Parts: sequence; C-alpha cells; structure tokens
Amino acid sequence: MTRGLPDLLAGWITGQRWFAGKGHAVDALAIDSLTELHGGDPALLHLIVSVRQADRRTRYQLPIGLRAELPGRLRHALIGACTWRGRQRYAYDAVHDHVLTGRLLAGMADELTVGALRFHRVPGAEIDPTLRGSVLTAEQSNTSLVFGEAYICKLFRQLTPGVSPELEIVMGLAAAGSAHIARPYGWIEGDVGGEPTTLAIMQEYLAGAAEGWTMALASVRDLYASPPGLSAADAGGDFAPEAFRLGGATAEVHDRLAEVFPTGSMSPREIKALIDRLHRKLEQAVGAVPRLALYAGVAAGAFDRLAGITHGMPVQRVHGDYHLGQVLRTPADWVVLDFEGEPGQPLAERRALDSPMRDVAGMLRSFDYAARHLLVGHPHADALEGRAREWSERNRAAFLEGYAAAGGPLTGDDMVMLRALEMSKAVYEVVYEARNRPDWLPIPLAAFTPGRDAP
Ligand SMILES: Nc1ncnc2c1ncn2[C@@H]1O[C@H](COP(=O)(O)OP(=O)(O)O)[C@@H](O)[C@H]1O
Ligand SMILES: O=P(O)(O)O[C@H]1O[C@H](CO)[C@@H](O[C@H]2O[C@H](CO)[C@@H](O)[C@H](O)[C@H]2O)[C@H](O)[C@H]1O
Repeated sequence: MTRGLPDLLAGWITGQRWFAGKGHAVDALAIDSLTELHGGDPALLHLIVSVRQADRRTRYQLPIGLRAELPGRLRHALIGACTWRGRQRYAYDAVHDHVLTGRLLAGMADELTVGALRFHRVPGAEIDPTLRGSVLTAEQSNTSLVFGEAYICKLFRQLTPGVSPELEIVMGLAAAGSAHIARPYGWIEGDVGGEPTTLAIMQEYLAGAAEGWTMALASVRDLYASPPGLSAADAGGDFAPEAFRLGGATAEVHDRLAEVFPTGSMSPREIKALIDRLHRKLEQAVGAVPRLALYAGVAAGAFDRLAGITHGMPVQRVHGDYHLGQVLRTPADWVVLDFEGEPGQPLAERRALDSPMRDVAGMLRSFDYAARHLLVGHPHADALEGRAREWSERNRAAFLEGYAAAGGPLTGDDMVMLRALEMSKAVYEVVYEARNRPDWLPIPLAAFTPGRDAP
C-alpha cells in the first residue's frame, strides 16, 4: 500500500501556495480516499486527504503521480520516494504531468465513472480529449490546467463537502445566456464527508483575454511614471472607462443572478445579526493579527451604522470574492470568473443570499489594492501616496457610475451597506495578507481611514 505517503505529503503540503493552514504545524495527515485513475508506470492516484492542525481539520484534493524514474521535466514537482504496492516509486504532483492530466480530460469527454469519481460533460459540449494540459502559473487558491488553449480546468484544492457554488452559478448563468461568463464544458464530482462534492470545473479558456488586475496595474504604472502635476485622466493608460464598463457588467451579472436564483430581503432583525457577525469576525481577525486592533474602531463604526437601515435590504446570490483578478477583458466585454465565494468559508455561508453590495465592496477594495501595491517597498512611496489615492478614487467612482448606469441600485442604504461590507472585506484581507503575503499587509490596513466614505 502507500506506506510512507502520508508522511511525505504532510511535509510537502505546507509549502504549497494553496495550502490554507500556513503558520500552524500539521499534527497529522490522513488519506480519506484513494482512487487509482491510471495504473502502471506512470500511475495516477487521486487522493482526498485530511490535514489536522490543532482543533481544525481541512480536506485537500491531491492528484499524485508515481513513476519508477522521474524525468527531468518533472523534478520540480517531486514530493519524495515512497513504496507503492511493494515497489519503490517517486511520488510527484501529477498536475505537472501532461501524460496523466490527459486522463482527467478523457474522463470528462467520455463521462466516465472511476471508483468514487464521476466525470461529467455539459450537455451539448464537445471535448477534445487529445489536447495537452499545462499548469497555469497564477497566484491561485486552487490549481488550474489549461488544455491546448481551449479549456481551463480548475481543480479545487481545499475541499468543502457539497456542490460548488461556482458550478451552480456558471451553469445557471450559461443557461440564461449571460455574456459575462466563460462557457462551461464539464466537471468532476466525488463524495466528500458522504456528500456529492465538486472536485473540478472545466470552462472555455479565453486565450486572448487580459486580466483586470494586470490592466489596472499597467494604468497605475503609467500614472506613476507621468510628469508631476499630470492628472490620472490625462496620463496615458487611463483605466476609468474600463472601470465604468466593468461596473455595468457587474450590474448585469447581478441582474441575471437575481433572475435565475432565488432572491429575498434582509429584515432589520437579520441586519442586527449581520452586525453581530461582522463584529465577531473583526474580533477573530484582531486575535489573528493583533496590529489590526489599532484600526478596528473605524471598521466597527461602519458596522454599527447598519443599524440605521430600518426597511430591510434586498438579497440574492452574489459572487462573494469579487476583485480585479476575477475579471477578464475579452475584445467584446468583461467576463467574470471564480464564483466560489471567499475560500475557506463554510459552504452554507458562501451560497447564502447576500447583498449585491458585497461584490461592489470587493471591487472597490481591489481598486485600492491596484493603486497601492506598487508602493510596497517603493523608495518614493510617500511621494506617490497622493497619486495612489487619486487613481483609486477615480476608478472607484467610475465603477460605481457604470454600476448605477446599468441599473445597479445605489441608494443611501446601499451606500451604508457598501461601506460596512468594504470594511469587512478589508478585515478579511488583513488576515489573508498576514498569512499569505505579509509584505502586502499595509495595503488593507490603509483602508481604515476614518471618515472615508465610498467612493
Ligand atoms: N476562462 C478563463 N480563460 C482564461 N483565463 C482564465 C479563465 N479562468 C481563469 N483564468 C485565469 O486563471 C486565474 C485563476 O482563476 P480562478 O478561477 O480565479 O482560480 P482560483 O479560484 O484558484 O483563484 C485567473 O485569474 C485568470 O487569470
Ligand atoms: O484566490 P482567490 O482569487 O479566490 O482570492 C484570494 O486571493 C486574492 C489574491 O490573489 C485575494 O485578493 C486580494 O488581492 C488581490 C490582488 O492580488 C486584490 O485585487 C484583491 O482586492 C484583494 O482582496 C482575495 O481576497 C482572496 O480571497
């Protein structure tokens, strides 16, 4: 059997970008399920493992390759040597081996069931099983494989039992003919904790598209390099027209989501519960990042102002983790990716109806990130601070204008909700950056400026 494999994996998993428990020791790693997707040499094992860290248990999906000899092209993916069925094998991260990832594509094309894994093809979609897969090199919470510039297949790393909100939403929006999503082709499902669970989703790969984050950064760079005194509007590469258009696309996506999925209203009692929840999350975040205590009053004030909303607020399905890295600009329009909600949150919370301001808040935060991230470690950061603020405010305003122009609601109550949710997102980001990119911590901390109201 897999003697030694759990130990090998426990040593390796903590170093992976997608590992969510950074900063805490791994007490134990157990293999919950093992499916042999391809026998022989190379072999492909599909593992679901549980990682125990103090009182928390997190499940991860690991496609593992096994070979008697490891070719040079796979050295970087090596996990270690182990014994498999009495033979010495090199275990490695199989996502880097196109010979093995082809099995996933073929599984979806042929709608196979292999052991506990069920491969699905979207009705009417044609999948070419011969395309070669390669790993997308992006800063990601998951791992995506691009097959021949035609499809992109996202393998969820951290697993939460249940159908992924992303699959649900992409299928719903595709059926409704939304122009703002990448067409779905297939998905992989397995049982986790006794529940059918989405393990991977494959969509159309938008080969020529530019990421919103990259476009925004190019614009910020242009502004920083322009002569002093030139405004963001006059410097080359102004992003505001794109921010306006993105606001419009966001309102259209919200509109479609409200059409396809249930909607509701958040009562004043539920708003009170939301205020309590936001305060609780703030306290937890201060526990995790004590420096946040200095800024917590600004966030708490914004949360408390929600009590002034006396008529309730409309709620619906939303994106949940909306930022510039989740939108792609194709020649035609903006396309929205990754409807997963905040990674690591319980599934019920990620699927719950919420204020569409949650997404508007996420994107406003992202404009601030884009403006400020080049200042991290910059020798002239203080001198550029004013320009960062100008860029951020200009693009935040343009986004809101585009949102409102396309029918997105932005009443007084919406703005109060927006401010509270923006503060809540910044609190989340403080914890996220402390764990993943400590150098970036000043970016979300700068959000807690007293009296700063959206935009
Ligand atoms: N359909 C697509 N076409 C082209 N690139 C894509 C597509 N979907 C995702 N990407 C690229 O992959 C990156 C990560 O995708 P995402 O769904 O956000 O993964 P994660 O949930 O792991 O963050 C995106 O930022 C984008 O650059
Ligand atoms: O991996 P996901 O895309 O689902 O989201 C997580 O990682 C994001 C970072 O890649 C993080 O976003 C934060 O950084 C972005 C720039 O890299 C910035 O545009 C976002 O505004 C900021 O929140 C996201 O919060 C996290 O959930």
